[in-house]
Amino acid sequence: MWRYKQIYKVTKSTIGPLKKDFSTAKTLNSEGYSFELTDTQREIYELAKKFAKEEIIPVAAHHDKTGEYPSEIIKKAWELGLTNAGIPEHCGGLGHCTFDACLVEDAFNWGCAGIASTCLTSDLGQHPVILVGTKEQQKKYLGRLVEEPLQAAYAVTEPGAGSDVNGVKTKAVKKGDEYILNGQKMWITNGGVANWYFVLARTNPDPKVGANKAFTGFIVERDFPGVQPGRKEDMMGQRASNIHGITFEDVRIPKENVLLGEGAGFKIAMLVFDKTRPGVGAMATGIAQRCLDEARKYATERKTFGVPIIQHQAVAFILADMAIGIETARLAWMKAAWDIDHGKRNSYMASIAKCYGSEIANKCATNAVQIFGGCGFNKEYPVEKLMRDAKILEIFEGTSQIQRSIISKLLFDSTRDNILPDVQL
Ligand SMILES: CCCCCCCC(=O)SCCNC(=O)CCNC(=O)[C@H](O)C(C)(C)COP(=O)(O)OP(=O)(O)OC[C@H]1O[C@@H](n2cnc3c(N)ncnc32)[C@H](O)[C@@H]1OP(=O)(O)O
Repeated sequence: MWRYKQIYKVTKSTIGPLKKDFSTAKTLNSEGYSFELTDTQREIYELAKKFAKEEIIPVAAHHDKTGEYPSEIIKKAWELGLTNAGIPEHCGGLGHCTFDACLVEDAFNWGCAGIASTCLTSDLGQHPVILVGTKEQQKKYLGRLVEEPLQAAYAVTEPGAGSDVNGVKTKAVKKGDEYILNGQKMWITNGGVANWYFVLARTNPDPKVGANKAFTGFIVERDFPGVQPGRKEDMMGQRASNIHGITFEDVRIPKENVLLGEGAGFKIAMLVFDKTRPGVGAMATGIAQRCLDEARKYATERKTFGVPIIQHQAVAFILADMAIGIETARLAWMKAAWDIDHGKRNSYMASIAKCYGSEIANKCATNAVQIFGGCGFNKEYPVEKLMRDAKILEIFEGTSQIQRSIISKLLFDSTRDNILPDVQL
């Protein structure tokens, strides 16, 4: 914990050594699996967990109740180098691998999924630029997120296109050196506060043209005239998360803001999920772990029939099932992240980690409420919030049904064999 003490005095001057230490640490193990975190990974995880304990948990109930944007927490997390994990070093970032970014997701979501989502979902908007942006685009748009605690957002979903990305109706028409963007996006995390957005728009109006060529990915600045975020949505859970719709009306985008090239948008949007779905598995694991920690503590204190309820096998077995789910969900996100960090195509494993983790989080939350009994249904206790926060994991970044559809497609389509793991244990 020495490093935490050293850097916790949040000053700009302490960020230098922190960046240097984290970025030079090569955490990839080319010799195969290791179930041991490196010293640097342990430090990242411990720092994030301590931050969750000391900074996030004390204000989580307030932000859940009010839906207030946690700007102070975001600023502190940014100053400590706990946000913007994947921004490359040439833009001033830490250049963390997916695995290390997931460690922070796991720890922050243990604290509060709503605040975690606000602090960390900028990564989803950044990834198209990290993966395929030119050096100039990266410097300009990722660089500013390192300079200031600004946010990016991933704007793909629309009122009529959630699971079916191919149904996106927002369109961009080329006019000289610009594209004119019109349309509407919905349920955009950080939609109301982002400095810039990754926007997927149809650039080929011919309905016969496949997803693979019909869409283009753009970087759209919040300040471009015609960009209008709507009201903040009033959600069931993750209420500190900043969810807005956005309208684009005759927005002029310079052609320099096209990512990769016209027609490449759909693939970019999909590639991003290979990087970020392990992170949803990690979020889920963090929430599930918190459910177990709260339920175990309560079961040790609460007595019925003269003994703590943990001594009733009916309760102890529920806790054991929670532990089984959490350990396996954590291994799943670790495998999915390890794969992509080692240059392996991980769509199959990313979907498994996302789908399995989010269902475990929901099971653990329901079980935690059950163990708390009547208190579990009461807002003065922490577990009803965990149940509300967990639900969206089965919906965003591709529903559980979409994940099963991806996994089964990969299992049955022999032309996609290269996506399946090369070693069948
Ligand atoms: C992170 C915490 C906060 C999160 C905030 C929440 C933000 C969000 O929720 S973001 C929005 C979430 N939305 C989704 O996840 C969308 C879910 N839908 C999908 O993933 C896709 O639409 C999906 C898989 C159903 C596509 O199905 P379909 O339209 O049948 O396309 P499909 O035929 O599989 O693929 C089309 C092409 O893309 C390619 N492709 C598909 N997946 C990938 C991939 N992972 N990598 C590269 N290429 C890919 C295919 O190979 C195919 O190319 P080709 O024609 O050359 O063979």
